[in-house]
Amino acid sequence: MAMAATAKKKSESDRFCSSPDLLHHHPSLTKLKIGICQMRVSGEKKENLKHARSLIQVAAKQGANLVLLPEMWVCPYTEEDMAKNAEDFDDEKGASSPTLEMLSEVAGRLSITIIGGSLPERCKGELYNTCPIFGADGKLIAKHRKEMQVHLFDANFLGEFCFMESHIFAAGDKPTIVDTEVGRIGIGICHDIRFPELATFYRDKGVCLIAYPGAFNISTGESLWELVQRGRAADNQCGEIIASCGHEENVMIAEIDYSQLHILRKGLPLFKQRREDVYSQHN
Ligand SMILES: NC(=O)CCC(=O)C(=O)O
Repeated sequence: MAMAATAKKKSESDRFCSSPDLLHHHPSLTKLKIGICQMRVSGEKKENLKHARSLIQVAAKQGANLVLLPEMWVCPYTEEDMAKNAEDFDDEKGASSPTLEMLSEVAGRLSITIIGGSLPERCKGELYNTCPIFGADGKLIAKHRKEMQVHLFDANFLGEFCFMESHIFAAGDKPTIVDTEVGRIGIGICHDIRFPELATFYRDKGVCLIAYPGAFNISTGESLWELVQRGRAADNQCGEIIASCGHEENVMIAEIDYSQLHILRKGLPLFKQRREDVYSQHN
């Protein structure tokens, strides 16, 4: 069983380019359309599911091969709402989830890859902020539980603003890289974008895209959410803004051309110029 799984993994990765500095995607895929759904979230989960499904359909109709939803679109971002609306989709138990069923159905029917923003997940008594990823065949490929260990969003500006995610959620414990029809994708959620180490790790693994579904707080996030996005993009040599949603509900389609990234990274191979020997010597 283990050997069969390894063999499958190898032949799948053989379909992609093999140089660690190149992007991992099928050689015939250079351009793709991404649909970003920015949506208003109501207190009614049923309504949110219906609404998200219609936004995904709009994006697919406009030619999106990959559709992204926001962080915590299933219910409002409060401890009470998240606890009430959490879903258990533990593989071992084969538990069912209305949200995952909807995403799976729409991904398969429209043959699109979906990065399902995030929803509250209940697993073995713990609550997680989890992003499910679906392939164009409708299968759940992976789920990313927010943050690698230390990145839960804890902010306490005494008396003025306090939000402690670690009091609500358990932290995830691994990065998430998925090989999809539209290339290799690294996943982070919102606050994860502040940590360049995660993005660099993904870049080292040859991801073509890093997706960060987000729901930033105005208090801590507004002054920097664009800045950190540009920072992570510049670190990883994809600095140009090609589309922006603004503040309203919106379905935005943007075309990505991987061949531009190949040219840029070949011409200016920053990752080969890194001096790990210098950084580690002065620890
Ligand atoms: N949902 C979040 O991770 C919020 C993060 C945030 O607002 C920040 O400033 O970081």
